[in-house]
Amino acid sequence: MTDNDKPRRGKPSHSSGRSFSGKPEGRSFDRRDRDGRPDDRKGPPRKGPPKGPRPPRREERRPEETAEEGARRLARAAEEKYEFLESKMPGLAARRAALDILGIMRRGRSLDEALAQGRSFNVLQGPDRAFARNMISTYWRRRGSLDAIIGAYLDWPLPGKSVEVMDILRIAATQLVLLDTPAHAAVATATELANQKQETRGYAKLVNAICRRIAEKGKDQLNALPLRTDTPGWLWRALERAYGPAQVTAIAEAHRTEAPLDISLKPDAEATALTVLDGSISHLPNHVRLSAAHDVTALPGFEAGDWWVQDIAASLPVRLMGDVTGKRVLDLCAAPGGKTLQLAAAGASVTALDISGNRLKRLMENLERTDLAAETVKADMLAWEPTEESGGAFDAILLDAPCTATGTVRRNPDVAWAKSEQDVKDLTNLQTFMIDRALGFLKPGGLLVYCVCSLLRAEGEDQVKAALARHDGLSVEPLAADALPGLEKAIAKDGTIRTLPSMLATTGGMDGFYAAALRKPE
Ligand SMILES: C[S@@+](CC[C@H](N)C(=O)[O-])C[C@H]1O[C@@H](n2cnc3c(N)ncnc32)[C@H](O)[C@@H]1O
Repeated sequence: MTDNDKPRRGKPSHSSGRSFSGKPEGRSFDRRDRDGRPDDRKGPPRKGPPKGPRPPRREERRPEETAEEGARRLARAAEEKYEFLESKMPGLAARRAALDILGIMRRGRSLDEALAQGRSFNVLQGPDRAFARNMISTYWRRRGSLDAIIGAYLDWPLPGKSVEVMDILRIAATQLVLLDTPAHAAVATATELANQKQETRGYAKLVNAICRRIAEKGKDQLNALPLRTDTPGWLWRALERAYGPAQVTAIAEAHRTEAPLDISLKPDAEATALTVLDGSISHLPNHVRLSAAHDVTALPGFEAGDWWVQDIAASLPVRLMGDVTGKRVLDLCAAPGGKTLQLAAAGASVTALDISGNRLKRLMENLERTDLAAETVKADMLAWEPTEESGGAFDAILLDAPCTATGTVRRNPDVAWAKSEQDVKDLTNLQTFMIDRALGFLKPGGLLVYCVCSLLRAEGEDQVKAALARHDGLSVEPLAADALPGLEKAIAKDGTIRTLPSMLATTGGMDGFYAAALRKPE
């Protein structure tokens, strides 16, 4: 690209006249990751120590109203804003919602959390809602490429206070390059969004010019970028070390596609209606795979609680536990409860423990819908102890430890960008403590299944190797090589499970998981 290809930006109307190619204002925005890509996910770096919890926004401060009244008022305001935006330009509200989600995520929230919190998103219905969601998840899936495409048109960093300009460009580039949105609609809505706020108004012309360039050349730029652009450098290197160049390529390709809808069936339930739906596939007993396009709550058997949504890979750790009928099983780090449901449906007497009250609430709702039973405990497993009155040590334990979740990138495309090598270190330390503690809750001769939805060996294979070295007599209880027909590749030589997103590629892949069954000595 020559300099002449790059649109020139006029001075913003609110500028004090200072040159924008000068450093100070731009620096806070120009944080780059190890691969030189703009890394502004968490916004400008803080100066000094964190200032504590964010004070309520002005519109939220109404001491005289109850929380419910406040929520109703804010929902009404979001609806009015929707009407206003749509009257200005059809389709503007969906783009505004996508922009708001990126803003919430910049404050450190995950995509799922931001979608749950975003008022302007939650006011959207039907196709508008699906479109906003698609813009956001497609952006995160192809973040590296889209930021590189935009970066080619910016000679100098945008100032930190105009951080939303970059997000407007991201939403527009996603539509122009990947979603086949008509160029005039993507360009006009981006320009209008920039015009709506004082902080971004001065950049409206720049936004318009860059969007028109991306409409013209963005697809060629995209095709010229290597596959690895959409994987953070630290993760690519770790995967290449673990699985080799061919496999890391296959994983990155799998990460570009949306995951199918995997369902776990209650063994005794009338779930046949699902298995005869068009395009349904079953890879294992009690498993059905459908396309992601289905509305989950409208599928047969949802109301009756005959099944629950669970990636096929996430269903494997419980399959490692063998026959649990009548056994006392402790499900550690249990919420929102996919594995609790599997254990309860298989006839175990389950205690499900989690530190998060909100997530446990979802677990209880899942138990209620499926009419399954488990004792629930809200506690930090690093401080909790089973009491003699409640039955003492357990026959079997499942530990689904907190991890980088790098195995779930197809479903949560933001996780790869939200995590760092420091997170890996912190999480592996925590997992080590958790394994040792879990072994203390287990009867002699009992089984501990340790699992993580991570692609990183540090959180899986290495973690178990270290546990075997720390605990005399602890051994791997190997899964038979033919225990998972059709998924033989997922069973490692030592009888542990390692799945990769590139497995089952012809029907939509699977999450990356590691699981090992460890037998405690008598
Ligand atoms: C990978 S998720 C569990 C998923 C769950 N097993 C399932 O199948 O639906 C990890 C869980 O660990 C919980 N957690 C994190 N630290 C914990 C702790 N110290 N004690 C108990 N639970 C913890 C989190 O709240 C989170 O729900």
